Amino acid sequence: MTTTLDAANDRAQQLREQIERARDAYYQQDAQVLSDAEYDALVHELEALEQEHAELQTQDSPTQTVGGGVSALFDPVVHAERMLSLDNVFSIDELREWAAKTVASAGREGAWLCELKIDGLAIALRYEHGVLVTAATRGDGRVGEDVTENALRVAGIPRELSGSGHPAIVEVRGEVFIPSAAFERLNALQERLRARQLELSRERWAARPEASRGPFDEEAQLASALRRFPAFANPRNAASGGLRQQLDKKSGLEREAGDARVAALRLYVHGIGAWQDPPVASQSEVYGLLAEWGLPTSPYLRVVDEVDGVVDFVERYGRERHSVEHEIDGVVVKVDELALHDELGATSRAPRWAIAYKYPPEEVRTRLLDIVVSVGRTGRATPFAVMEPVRVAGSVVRQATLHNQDVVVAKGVLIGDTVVLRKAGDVIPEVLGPVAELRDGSERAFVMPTHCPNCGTELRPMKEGDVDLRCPNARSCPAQVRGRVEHVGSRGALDVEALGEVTAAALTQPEVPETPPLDTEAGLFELTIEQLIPIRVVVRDGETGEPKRDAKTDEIAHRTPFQRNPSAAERKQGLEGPQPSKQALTLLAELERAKTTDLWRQLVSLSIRHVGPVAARALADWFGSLEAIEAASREELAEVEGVGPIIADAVIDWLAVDWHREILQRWRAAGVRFATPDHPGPGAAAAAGGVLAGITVVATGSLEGYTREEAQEAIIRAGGKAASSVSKKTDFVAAGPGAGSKLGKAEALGLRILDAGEFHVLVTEGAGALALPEEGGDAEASDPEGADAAAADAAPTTSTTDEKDE
Ligand SMILES: NC(=O)c1ccc[n+]([C@@H]2O[C@H](COP(=O)([O-])OP(=O)(O)OC[C@H]3O[C@@H](n4cnc5c(N)ncnc54)[C@H](O)[C@@H]3O)[C@@H](O)[C@H]2O)c1
Ligand SMILES: [Zn+2]
Repeated sequence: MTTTLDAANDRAQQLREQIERARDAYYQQDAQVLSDAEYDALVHELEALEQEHAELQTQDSPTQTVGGGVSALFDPVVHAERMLSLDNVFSIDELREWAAKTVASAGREGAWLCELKIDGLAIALRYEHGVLVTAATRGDGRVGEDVTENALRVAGIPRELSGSGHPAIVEVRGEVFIPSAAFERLNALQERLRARQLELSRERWAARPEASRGPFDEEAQLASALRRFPAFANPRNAASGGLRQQLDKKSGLEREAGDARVAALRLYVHGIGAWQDPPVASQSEVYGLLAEWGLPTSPYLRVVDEVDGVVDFVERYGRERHSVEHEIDGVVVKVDELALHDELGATSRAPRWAIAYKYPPEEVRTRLLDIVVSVGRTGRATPFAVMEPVRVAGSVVRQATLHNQDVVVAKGVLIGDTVVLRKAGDVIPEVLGPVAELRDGSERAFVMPTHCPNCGTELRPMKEGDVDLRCPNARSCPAQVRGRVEHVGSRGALDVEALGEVTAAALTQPEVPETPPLDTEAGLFELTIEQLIPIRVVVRDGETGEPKRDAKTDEIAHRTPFQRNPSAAERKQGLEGPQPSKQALTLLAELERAKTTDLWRQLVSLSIRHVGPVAARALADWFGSLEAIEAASREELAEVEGVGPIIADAVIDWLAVDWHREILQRWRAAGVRFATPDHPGPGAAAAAGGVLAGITVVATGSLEGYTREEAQEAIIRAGGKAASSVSKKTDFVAAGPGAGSKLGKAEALGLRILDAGEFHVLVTEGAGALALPEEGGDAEASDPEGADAAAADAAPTTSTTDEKDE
């Protein structure tokens, strides 16, 4: 028993020290040596230990105190009433438990006040007879730091309250924060200031006599600029540092930065301290009164009677977290009735009448192992961060793009840094910035390579002044060729399933044979089984791209994706040597099919700038063949709806390049059709008016055989108008499963409703080809399942697909 207690005591001691260190950095230096989640976990562990071993409880434990102290840089301010922290819950269950416990202690039910938990820092504003006398930080809860001077410059902190009849003393509490948009601007300003500082030091260096100066040390100067104008990791730290700075001691660029930081601060009030007999009975009414006095209250408040309402609020802002103008880290739930605040009281660190529900973190920390440059299909050289894998917002993240060298500099990250990584919901992961306080001097700066890492060609901007660098060796750069070959197979292009990233790499960068089967995409349709079978590739790690090693021999692992050994039965029949794998046969079969696929797909597969599926469809529909496109002038191309001058130029430019012409010539020779059969010639279909000329159709729900876009395109291609809402002007409504209010409206207006099969008839043959509506069709329409079954009968899916494949 004693040993466990000893062990627990040691651990508690360790935790307290870690927590105090983190608190000191957080509240005094506006820095974070731990992430919030790491910090919360330590506090929770300590709480659990103290609960298990009552002997370990001490009054000065961080579980019993309010974090924060008073820096010697500021005068102390004694709060008339203590400023407390909040207790936390991390799940809906814990939240309900807290609410039940609170109702039980209160002895009666009452309304709950829901608020957003603003991620900023607490401030106490003391007004005497309506005039601000001090503004103070929370400090340790009893004594805070005097920040009146800066507070008076914060928009929304009135020097004098409006209205009349103010109490002799009132303490107003609130959160000072920096809105997300202002935070972005602030970081952009820091970046500009860094650049100006660098410029200044260069000027100073240049002014020195040449004999006495060494070379300009760009790296050291950049590091110094980064120290003076760091990229802020998050709005909370930026806000805290902004309020707690000594502006009058700053000058020059630093003063400019400091002023901007104060100007970015905002306030929302969220409570009261000392106030004798407030003339209202609830916290929500308090806000009403404070608002009348000219103090800013949050617009995101809700009073609910039931815990279910609280849960709704929590869930809603869990989803809409990023539609709020400021960062939030949770929801604060308060008992609305003021009388109950007194009755329920507080612990040494938090009131019992309020709780903070904390959302799961969207920001985590990890180590930046390297910054690697990758060259894509279009030659763009993009630096990206390679990180120690870390779980954030529901997925494991290892890599994040850094866009270009300017972004790397702007983020101020060094290789080896601990970095803050953010992934908000479905959003792409982003490196926010370094945790500079954790540097140990071993970090190094990223230098953008001057030459393509894949082919050694000198990188350069496409146009003068472009930030992005590109590898100009479009024809032969292995990374670009591989990217283009992969693009040919992609869904929006030829949709060759057997031609993905790995196969594209095998065809363009195999280990064996030495000369790859493809040195550009020109040879794609000339591939033969004999060429494929011997291909051998190095097996690479899907994430790092590093070659994998055989577990037993430690040799680099290889694969021959296009061959297999003959089976015993085959061998008996005299077959010897490697046989083509299924992958090889599928690839060739799919390529064969692609030769006569839709013209627009073939156009997309050529990797012409700006020519994606939309532009390609417009071109294919209008011209009907690649030949006609080649014959068209710039003006003729630009005239086509959905094309325009930029795309026209891109097409003309692409066609002028000799190795592009070689692609066309070899693909054609191999049998690629590049034409829509029976197309009546450029512009003819549109000019003649399609089968749906003058007819308006609304497509809703999922129509078998069509995606939403395909259905709209089918209407437009047939010369009709694809409308998005149902009105009296609508001629037909095509409705499938999932059709919502539009179907109801169509029925109400008595419009002709079509199922998927009828829709197909409509867009291919016109309204005249539709069977007359059935008598008693009402019954069918009100029975959607029956209607679906009928639709399936009327339009066997095969007939639709057959036609599409042709
Ligand atoms: N990363 C670190 O190293 C580190 C160190 C210390 C603290 N922290 C962070 O700070 C937290 C603890 O700090 P704390 O004691 O200030 O508690 P807290 O931030 O969890 O909650 C209390 C504070 O919430 C603020 N608040 C925001 N909106 C509010 C609203 N609508 N109503 C009432 N209050 C509102 C108030 O300023 C109040 O003081 C930790 O959970 C952690 O997230 C992190
Ligand atoms: Zn290259």
